[in-house]
Amino acid sequence: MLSKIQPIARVICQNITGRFIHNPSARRTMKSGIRFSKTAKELPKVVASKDYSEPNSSWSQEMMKLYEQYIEKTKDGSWKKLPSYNRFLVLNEDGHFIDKFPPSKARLFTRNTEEEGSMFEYVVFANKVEKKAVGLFQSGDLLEGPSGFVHGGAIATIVDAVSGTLATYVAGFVMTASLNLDYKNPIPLGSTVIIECQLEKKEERKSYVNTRVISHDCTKLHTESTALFVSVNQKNPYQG
Ligand SMILES: CCCCCCCCCCCCCC(=O)SCCNC(=O)CCNC(=O)[C@H](O)C(C)(C)COP(=O)(O)OP(=O)(O)OC[C@H]1O[C@@H](n2cnc3c(N)ncnc32)[C@H](O)[C@@H]1OP(=O)(O)O
Repeated sequence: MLSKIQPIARVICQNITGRFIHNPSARRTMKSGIRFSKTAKELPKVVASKDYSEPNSSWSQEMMKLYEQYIEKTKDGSWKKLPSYNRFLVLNEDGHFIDKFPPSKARLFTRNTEEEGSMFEYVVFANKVEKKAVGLFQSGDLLEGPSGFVHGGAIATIVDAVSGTLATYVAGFVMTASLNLDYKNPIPLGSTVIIECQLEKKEERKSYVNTRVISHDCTKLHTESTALFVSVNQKNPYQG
């Protein structure tokens, strides 16, 4: 399957730290993917192969219904379902590392468990022309804050992940520079919500994204957010 990946470099998941970005020698080598391929190591298959945003048996009827609606929208090419892996590493066409991160236990925060349904179940669809993304999110029991409701930090995490995915999709690799949230109504634990993100404007390296989290039936506004993402020197994982 990996041999079919186009184009040559494929980013399967990402977790670039501030340490890496601010390390001058790392920053220099980051510009040349070719050099890294000489010391490539094989990535464990468990990391390379699984798209965590595919439906699983924990998904509720509401989640499945919304998923199918958005899959329908992908059929004319206007919307795209974006894959979601549990690390953020650059691979070449043979499935080998082309950056300096070795295999490790590190996992993307939102994809750090194999137990389906216990934490963040989500899938992101994006529309490049309209500069929009929609995340469908079902919260698991391990995300509880106030009894019976989702923890505010977990809401911030999923808003950051979905709005950051949109920024990455339109602007290439980004870091979150600021994230502001207004919690309007609590999210019942286990419920499915829709995370609607819109790129408000892009000024050179800065991408501003506005987000609304609404209930699956669109009757309740749960959270509003504004975020600023700053582009840093990396490839766009969605464009190779
Ligand atoms: C298949 C692949 C799947 C991929 C999935 C992808 C999922 C992704 C999901 C990811 C989700 C999770 C993601 C995460 O969790 S990212 C982790 C959390 N974020 C961080 O740790 C970021 C830490 N900060 C930094 O690294 C740097 O400060 C950055 C990189 C942000 C900018 O430092 P840099 O030295 O590079 O640039 P600069 O300082 O010249 O600034 C540049 C411009 O920006 C403006 N500015 C900066 N900060 C702010 C601010 N706070 N408010 C307003 N403005 C601000 C600044 O004035 C300037 O504007 P201008 O003077 O040019 O006009």
